[in-house]
This record gives sequence, structure tokens and C-alpha cells, in this order.
Amino acid sequence: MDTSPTLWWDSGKDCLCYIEQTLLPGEYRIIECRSIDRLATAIRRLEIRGAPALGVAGAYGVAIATLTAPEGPFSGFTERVKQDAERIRSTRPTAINLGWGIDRVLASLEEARSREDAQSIAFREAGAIAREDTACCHAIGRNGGALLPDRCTVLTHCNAGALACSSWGTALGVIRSAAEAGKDVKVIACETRPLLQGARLTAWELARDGIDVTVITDSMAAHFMRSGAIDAVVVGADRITHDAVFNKIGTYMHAVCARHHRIPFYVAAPLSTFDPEKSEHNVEIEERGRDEVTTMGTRVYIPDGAKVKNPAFDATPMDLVTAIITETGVLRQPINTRSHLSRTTSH
Ligand SMILES: CSC[C@@H](O)[C@@H](O)C(=O)COP(=O)(O)O
Repeated sequence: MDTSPTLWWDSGKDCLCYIEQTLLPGEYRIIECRSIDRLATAIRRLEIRGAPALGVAGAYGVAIATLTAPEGPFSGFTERVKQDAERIRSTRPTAINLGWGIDRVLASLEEARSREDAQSIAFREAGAIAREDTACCHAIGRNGGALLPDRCTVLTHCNAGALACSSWGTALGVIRSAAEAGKDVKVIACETRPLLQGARLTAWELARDGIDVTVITDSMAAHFMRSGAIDAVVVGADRITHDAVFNKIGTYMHAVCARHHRIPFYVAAPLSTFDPEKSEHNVEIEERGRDEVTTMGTRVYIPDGAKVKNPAFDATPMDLVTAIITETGVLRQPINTRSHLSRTTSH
């Protein structure tokens, strides 16, 4: 199975390399990024996307800022790095991992005593975040893979795969690990309007790995659940508050349908996606541009006179979630994210 990374620091070329996800599946292109401006654009355009990958990107963003900050006294240097960090943070508000990766590298810089010091600390921390993410995905895969029956069809939404992480994936990590353990897992990938991360990215990843994948439009999911074609739903998450799971728009609809049809609804996410002190109503849902809904390719499908809404994420209330699969274990109902975090981590 494919284990190549989605984004990585190339120390020979001194740049952040990443797979440009808006071009897939038609074109596989690696972009070399050396500036905060370019990174901010890449995140806004979803060239890099998916919560854990955004955590890694945010971390490398701070590291890039330590390279590009203008010469001057060290106190001014730190301030400038923080300003660049805020520019990266503001690109996408819902996925908590972006700010988490940024804050982890910023915190590590507190021990830096010089510019050179800050650079080596920042790159060390960003590299650690990327490696830990891969390890988390494999642990999530093992924990979640064990929950799936030996023969099953799993519905997933958006792309919570290798492309959304350092590698391997969260929801797709569960599927990959189950397949690797010898289970016969088939996948139904919802296309995920408006930007088709399911059709373009999930289908691309799974087909490359030889995992049986069928793409459906989002509106077909209830029909297939009712007909008995789906044994489990497994999705990723952008933020998990104490009372809800935020994920790509359309996830809530699958959770409601899964409950109605008594199909388990699993969320696979690392602890870095948890935000247990917040509630559903304190989270900003990213509203994206009109063009993403009105246009497909070059063709406009919606008249100028019609209004459009484009929230990128929705919230699924916790009581609709069968279990959350993390790197440190599986949380079942009654799901208490706060106590799981404090029990399984040192902070
Ligand atoms: C492991 S990725 C989890 C989520 O980030 C994923 O499901 C998702 O909603 C991504 O949205 P996107 O807008 O493509 O960044």
C-alpha cells in the first residue's frame, strides 16, 4: 500500500514539498513552497487540505517564517514569526489541527536564544509533528480496523486519507489497516460536493492501493443504507468539541441516516483534533466562495440571480456517534472527550 508522504521538508532544496491536491486525479504534481504567502494560498485553495495535514503545514509554516523573517534584533524576529503564524492560522478557521501545529512550534521557540537556534528548533518540532501524525494514523488504523467485520462495505465521506494527513490516513487508515489484516473491505465513497474530495481523492487513493471503491453522489447514501449495502460509516473530523464532531459538509446527513438504519457511525481522528473545552456553538464554520457551488469546470450551473450558501463543514451531535477511534483507544457512548484526553495524555 502507498506510504509516501503528502508533504515534507526537502532540506536539499530548502522548501516544503507537497502534492497539489486540486489537480488530482488528472495530474500528480509536487509543488515547492518557500514563502508564507505561497503557503497561505495553498491552504486557502485546498492544495493542502485535511485536518492533520493542515497541522503539519501550519508547523512548517512557522518554520518557514523563521527562515524568511527580516534581519534585525532577536525580539523583533520573534514578533515577525508570530505575525506570519497568524496569517497562516487565519486561512481556515474550522480545522483545529492548523492552529495546534502552529502553536506547538511557536511554544517550542520559547527556548530559542538566536535566529539560528529558532530555525533548528522549529524544523525539529515540525518534523516531529509530521512523524507523530503518521504514527497516530497507524495506531488509529489498528484500533479502528479491529472494529470492522471480516467482510464489509464501508461508506466514507470527503477524504480522510493519506492526502489529508502526513500519510496513511484516519478514516482511510482504518480501512487500509483492516485490508492489511486480511479483511475483505469494500468502500463506498461519497463524491462530496462541492469540491469532490471523495470522488477525486478518496477514490484515487483507494484505487491505487487496490481496495475496491465505488463512488456515489452524496444524495445516494440514504438509498444504499436502506437497501442494506452499507455495514458501517467511517469518517474523519476537523474538530471534536465536547458535544459534536465537525467534519466536511454532508457528514451530519450520513450520521442521521446511519442512526435511522442502525448502522454504526465511526469517527476516526487523532487527539490533536479534540477541542473538549469548546461546545458546538463556539466553533466558526468556514464559509467558502460562491464559485465553488455555481461552477463545475468552466460551466456555470446556477443563475446570477440566485443566492448561494457554501458552509464547508457541519456539526454532528455526539449522541449520533457510535464511537470515536483515536490513537490511544476507542471512545464509546457515553463519549466523554475531556476525560479521554486527560486519561490518555500527560497534559
Ligand atoms: C483526516 S482528514 C479529516 C477532515 O479534515 C476531512 O474529513 C475534511 O473534512 C477535510 O475537509 P477539507 O475542506 O477538504 O480540508
